[in-house]
Amino acid sequence: MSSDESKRGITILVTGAGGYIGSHACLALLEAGYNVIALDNMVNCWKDDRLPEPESLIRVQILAGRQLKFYHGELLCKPSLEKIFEDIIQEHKKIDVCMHFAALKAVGESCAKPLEYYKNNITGTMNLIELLEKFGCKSLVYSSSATVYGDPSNLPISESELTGVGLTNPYGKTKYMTEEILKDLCNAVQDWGVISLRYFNPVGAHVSGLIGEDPNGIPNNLVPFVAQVAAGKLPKLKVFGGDYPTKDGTGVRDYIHITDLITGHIKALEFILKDFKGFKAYNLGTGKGFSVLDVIRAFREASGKDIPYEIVDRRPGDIAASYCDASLADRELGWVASRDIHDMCQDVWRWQSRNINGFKKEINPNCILHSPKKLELLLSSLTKTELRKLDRQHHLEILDAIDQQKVQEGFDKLRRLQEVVKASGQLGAADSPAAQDVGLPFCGCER
Ligand SMILES: CC(=O)N[C@H]1[C@@H](OP(=O)(O)OP(=O)(O)OC[C@H]2O[C@@H](n3ccc(=O)[nH]c3=O)[C@H](O)[C@@H]2O)O[C@H](CO)[C@@H](O)[C@@H]1O
Repeated sequence: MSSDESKRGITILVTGAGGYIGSHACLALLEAGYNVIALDNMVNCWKDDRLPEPESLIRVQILAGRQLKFYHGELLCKPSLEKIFEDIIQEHKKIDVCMHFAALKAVGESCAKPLEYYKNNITGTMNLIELLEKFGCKSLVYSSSATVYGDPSNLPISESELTGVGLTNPYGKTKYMTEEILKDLCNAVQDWGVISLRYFNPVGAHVSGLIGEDPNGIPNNLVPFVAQVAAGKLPKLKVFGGDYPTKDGTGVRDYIHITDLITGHIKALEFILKDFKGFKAYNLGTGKGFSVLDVIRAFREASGKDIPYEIVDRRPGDIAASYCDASLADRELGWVASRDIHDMCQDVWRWQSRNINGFKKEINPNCILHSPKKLELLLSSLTKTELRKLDRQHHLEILDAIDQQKVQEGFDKLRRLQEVVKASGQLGAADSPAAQDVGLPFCGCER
């Protein structure tokens, strides 16, 4: 039995699966061969009304060439959550490990709506843990944050640094409090195993450019903001503070590529599956600090676009510098980040420039692929060689083009196309539009 086959028997429940980090995790899990149960309340991810799943997860399944099981569910509604658990157990017999990403995460909003944040992030997690325990799963990978260190007294920050001191916002406090709850749980109940991963600054996108971070409204975080300035969606970046005691006066952070971050989750999962019990926290970062001006430079290079900026007052609650000592994860999980700031900016730019409105697509009715008749013609005229040239983006455009009644049929067709292309071993190898190869106009919407 291959290792992929052995993982088919292992079921991972992913909460917050449709979001930025959750969707990348689902992809990596599917690619590694695990069964994936994806749960999301869809508050923070875009969904086409015609389709049952968030767009991010549709793309994940196309990229992986495998399906996951999606549930639209709310951690705060325990009775309906319990029904979902019953359904999962009926189908898969057990949940082996839960990866818990579902949470509200906007720092500013958490100051305005603290109760909403405490309720969602803490009560939601408690409901989840109680049901996991009830249904026989006592293994959890928790999505924590460097924010638990507050304004640290030592750099680089190691896991032995005090947590919970000097936290300036309810969001950060929910991450700290949840870690404390999980520690107490592991102390009290011997067979719980929890790994808490403290993210530094996750950025980047999957190398395909098909999934990435899709913030609601104006981004709060630096890299998505810079990406939208480069794309011409926002006029200029405000650099919060030019007088920090750092190399150029701007804030320094440890940016980590989402793909490396997710590899860290897979390592943590493997560690838990080797029968880890107790509570353990690991930093996930590169260990290197980059200033805001460094990021602007790297993004200019990756995109070839100008990034106008002005230096303004510091943002309340910000710290001068944060970067980690990631050696514990290296020693104990065998994990190190391998992608640099240029990879991060290049991948963000690929995602941003191909998906100007994130997952939400504006369909151009004149596009060949948006006319079911012409689409039919296109599909029937493609030879196997031409099919090989269909890259994943075209699969998605075909999916978009199918009209309401034909969604399922279109999806099936996509899967068949994918099987043929996959069998040829060249999925995504070429960037040339198949429609052009067969002499049909191709609009390249959203590319
Ligand atoms: C105070 C705050 O919001 N902290 C959150 C922020 O961290 P953090 O502040 O580290 O991350 P950001 O991406 O928001 O900011 C990174 C750096 O860019 C600067 N910057 C940011 C945006 C901008 O428009 N202009 C600008 O100059 C910031 O001052 C900082 O120096 O996001 C993390 C998630 O990734 C959260 O876990 C942190 O709790």
